[in-house]
Parts: sequence; C-alpha cells; structure tokens
Amino acid sequence: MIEYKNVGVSFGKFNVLSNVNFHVEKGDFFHIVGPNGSGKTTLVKTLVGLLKQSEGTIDINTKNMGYLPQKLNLKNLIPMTVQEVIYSGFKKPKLFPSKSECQLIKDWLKKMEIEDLFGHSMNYLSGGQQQRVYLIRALISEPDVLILDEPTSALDPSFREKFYILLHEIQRNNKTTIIHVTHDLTDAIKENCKIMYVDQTIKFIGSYEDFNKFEHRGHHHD
Ligand SMILES: Nc1ncnc2c1ncn2[C@@H]1O[C@H](COP(=O)(O)OP(=O)(O)OP(=O)(O)O)[C@@H](O)[C@H]1O
Repeated sequence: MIEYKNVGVSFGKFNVLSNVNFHVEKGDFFHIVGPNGSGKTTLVKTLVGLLKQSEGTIDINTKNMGYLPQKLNLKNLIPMTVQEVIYSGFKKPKLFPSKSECQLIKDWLKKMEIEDLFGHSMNYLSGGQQQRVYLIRALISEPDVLILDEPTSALDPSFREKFYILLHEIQRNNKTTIIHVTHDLTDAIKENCKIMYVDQTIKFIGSYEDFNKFEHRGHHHD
C-alpha cells in the first residue's frame, strides 16, 4: 500500500533522512518511534505530501488519507468552531453533511467525550480537547490510511488508554491502516503491530517482541 525506496530528505546541506526503505501493508498498525529530531515528523510529512523527498521514490496506493499533524498551533489561525474544524475533514467541502455523516460525527463526539462542545469556538477548548477535535477531523472521512503524529501528547493518561482501544477498534472494524508516530509506546497496544525505529535512517522494523531485544542490545545508542 505504501512503499519507500531509498528515500532521502535534506534541508540545504542538512540530511534529515537518508536511505529510507520500508513498506506498509493494508491493515497494518505501524508505530514510528525514535529520539527527538530523528526525522519522524519529516517522514510523515513526505507521506501526506507536505514535503517532497530529495531522493528516492515513494509509492502510495490510496488517495484517502486522514492526517493529524503534530503541531496544532491554533493561536495564529482564524477563529473556528469545533463544527467547522470537523467539517473541514471531509474530502469534498460541504455545508451540510448527510444524515449518516451527522450521526457519525455525533458518535465520535461521544466517544471522544466532547459531545457538548460541537458549537464552541476552538479557542475556548483546552489542548487535550482540541486534540480530540482534530482526531475526529482525521477520522471523519473514514480514511484507508490514518496518519497520527503524536496524537496523545495532550491527552490525560486515562483517556490515552481509551483512545488506543478506540484506534484498535477502527483498525479491526474498518481495516484501516494506521501509522502512528510516538515517543512513548507505554499505552499503545502492541499486539499484531509493527514498530519502526527511525534515527536519520531506519534502524529497526519488526514486532514489538523483537523491538525489545533490539532496545536491550542498545543498538539505538550507537
Ligand atoms: N523545514 C525545516 N528546515 C530545516 N530543518 C528542519 C525543517 N524541518 C525539520 N528540520 C530539522 O530536521 C530534523 C528532524 O525533525 P523532525 O521534526 O522530523 O524530528 P522528529 O523525529 O519528529 O522530532 P520530535 O520527536 O522532537 O518531534 C530536526 O533537526 C529539525 O530541526
């Protein structure tokens, strides 16, 4: 579904990523981990088309991708309501969603525990509430591939756990491919997932079990 061949990204003379080779199959739950500044966000930006690679090829076999960016800097934006942000997640802009779409939005607001906030301005929401709204925005068009860059950074621990359970439901029920960038795998569900360790290049790809062995060997410190 997604294939990277010898992909490199440079900013001027600075090589952020080089020789990146991996593929993602339909239905994969793919965790991307790595230290600060290792190129994780840069990698997902090439995936969603926000950044062009400097070398190599990227093949993507779907058009319907949902994306939750890492930086949600709303302070600089025009004031928007929760409703407007969620509607902007539809692939084709629309003023009035269909009945079934409205129901879907309602269900998600409930699952994200923000059902009372639909008409509110985003500026009145806390960071964690805003993050939940952006999650709904990414989910609302029922994408084939969901790309989440640090989606739980502003969520409190109890909701974080619920959120990962919800993600697994989406993956199972809709066969959604999920690509998840994180610093912290603690709460993420690790069964049947793939883990990719990035540090300028791909240092490891495999199961969680093998990832633990890799970490024990301390390979990511060399
Ligand atoms: N537009 C840009 N111009 C120049 N350098 C950039 C640009 N975007 C990112 N970088 C640099 O590329 C490197 C990788 O950044 P990136 O955001 O991809 O890392 P990351 O692994 O997502 O980090 P974190 O875990 O801290 O979010 C950093 O050193 C960053 O300063």
